Amino acid sequence: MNILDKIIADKHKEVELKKSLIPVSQLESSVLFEKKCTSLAENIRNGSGIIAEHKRRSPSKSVINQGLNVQDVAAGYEMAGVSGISVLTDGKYFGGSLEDLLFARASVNIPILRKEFMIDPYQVIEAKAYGADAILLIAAVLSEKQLNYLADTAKELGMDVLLEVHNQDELQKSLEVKADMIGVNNRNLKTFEVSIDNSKILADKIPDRFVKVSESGISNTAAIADLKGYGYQGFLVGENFMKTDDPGSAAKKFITELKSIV
Ligand SMILES: O=C(O)c1ccccc1NCC(=O)[C@H](O)[C@H](O)COP(=O)(O)O
Repeated sequence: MNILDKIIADKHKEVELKKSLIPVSQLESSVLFEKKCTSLAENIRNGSGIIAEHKRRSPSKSVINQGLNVQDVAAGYEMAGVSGISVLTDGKYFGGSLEDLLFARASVNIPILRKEFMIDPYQVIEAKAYGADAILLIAAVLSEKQLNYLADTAKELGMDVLLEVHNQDELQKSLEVKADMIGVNNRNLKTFEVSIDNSKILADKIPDRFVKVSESGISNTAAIADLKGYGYQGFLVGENFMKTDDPGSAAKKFITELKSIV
């Protein structure tokens, strides 16, 4: 079993438990469930394009930064001028939680992506109830039917969908899904190998109706200038900001430098 298989096996157990404890009707009665979402895709098109991630730890890097307050991180990112914030809500492998999403929501007005291993529409409803504007779907772990069903659920709730692929087969089964953004993950989630070239290889196979997002392993502005040449407008950056004492300041410096070179 690779790490992705383990995460998904655990996720099935977690979601079944949650469904038995908190009914959908309770999620739907959340005040945030009524909140109108802000489009992450639109913000990417009209802004810096940076989606900055709140990421305490990960299977590939172990601990990145456990000592920060999610509200401070989110507020710092917003001040820095990012287009959106990605909040990891998986507890076991990333040290995140739905409370992180809630606290981030309370701190900022810009779009928030719930970064989670989505396998069930229950989690999409949960994302909306905790204030997310967008969800992530990972093609590597979902069938075409599941992708369609989960994306349709998100769209019905007014959320944007970032559909993540790592190779051409995953991209192929994603093309008819009602996603707003296609994200190419530069990290192979089974081996953890990272290569920005992955985004370059898949770039011209992604139709223009999708906002193109490059994800993972982005550690300098030159990489972004390069990826923009391949049509990418969105850039998901986690560790590069989170490994510092002040991720908001790191993002601000990064965006200022980016503006001076592109
Ligand atoms: O980051 C990991 O180790 C990882 C392992 C298994 C599944 C998913 C994983 N990461 C999720 C992500 O996609 C990244 O957190 C995100 O793209 C930011 O990446 P980075 O800038 O390299 O922190």
